[in-house]
Amino acid sequence: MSDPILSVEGVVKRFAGVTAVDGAGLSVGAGEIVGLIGPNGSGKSTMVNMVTGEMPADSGTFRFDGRDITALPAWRRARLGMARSFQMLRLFGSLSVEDNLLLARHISMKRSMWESVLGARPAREEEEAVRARARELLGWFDLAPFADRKVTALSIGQQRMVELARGVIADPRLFVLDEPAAGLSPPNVDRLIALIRRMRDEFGISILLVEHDMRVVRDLCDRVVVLDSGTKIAEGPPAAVTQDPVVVEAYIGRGWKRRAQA
Ligand SMILES: Nc1ncnc2c1ncn2[C@@H]1O[C@H](COP(=O)(O)OP(=O)(O)OP(=O)(O)O)[C@@H](O)[C@H]1O
Repeated sequence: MSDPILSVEGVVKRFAGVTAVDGAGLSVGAGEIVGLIGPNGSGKSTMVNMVTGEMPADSGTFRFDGRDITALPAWRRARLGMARSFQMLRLFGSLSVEDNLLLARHISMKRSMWESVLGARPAREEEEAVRARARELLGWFDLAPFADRKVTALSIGQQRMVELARGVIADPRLFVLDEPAAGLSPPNVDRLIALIRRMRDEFGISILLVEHDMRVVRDLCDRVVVLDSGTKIAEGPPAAVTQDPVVVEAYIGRGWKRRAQA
């Protein structure tokens, strides 16, 4: 088997009085979709924030594509090919949908934000190629009719698609998705599942997915890692893991049944 694209070992993160992540690790193979699940407060967000470099770990090792990235800040991990989406969307609301994509691409290509927004200095051919790619992706994500609309004029479901398109335009090797199904209607969850699978199949993007919606986890993930109190308590195919008594026990009283049936 080839080396994993992401490999995380022995990670510890303490906040005052709380050990949020307590020696957990995980890996994502090339082309794999891995789910990170666990009850509320089990350390999932803290873990992904350390994977993307937004938060430093107290200890542990992070390797990306065979390279030790433990000491690298978020922007350098992004340039190596790591993208992420946020549960609370972080789009530029006053910009158009297309400009959000152009900006994301320019940032990933090392241009300054102001050059990108004001259109100063970028080489014309490069600018046109980026614009063509943005239009292509807007079509791919069914966003073409909204290209010139301000992001804030879109529904939450459409804004989530913009967030995904914005990640994909940077050509990531790994896309970390933080609760992409949050707030979506069931038909939009179906579309999301299909699109994430296509992102992997057509663009070869490996995916680490934090998700509470068990339907998304079951339908999409090749493998699931379960955290509880900052430790890994189970790992394996979604069908087996969600039946594991240790996992069920961890969730009892914390909404497991409601989520498992969703
Ligand atoms: N910045 C912080 N300061 C102090 N404690 C924190 C901080 N961030 C997280 N924690 C604590 O760390 C633990 C893990 O939190 P985390 O948000 O990573 O869990 P989670 O699994 O993502 O939860 P949820 O499913 O509710 O999003 C919790 O006890 C939380 O209160």
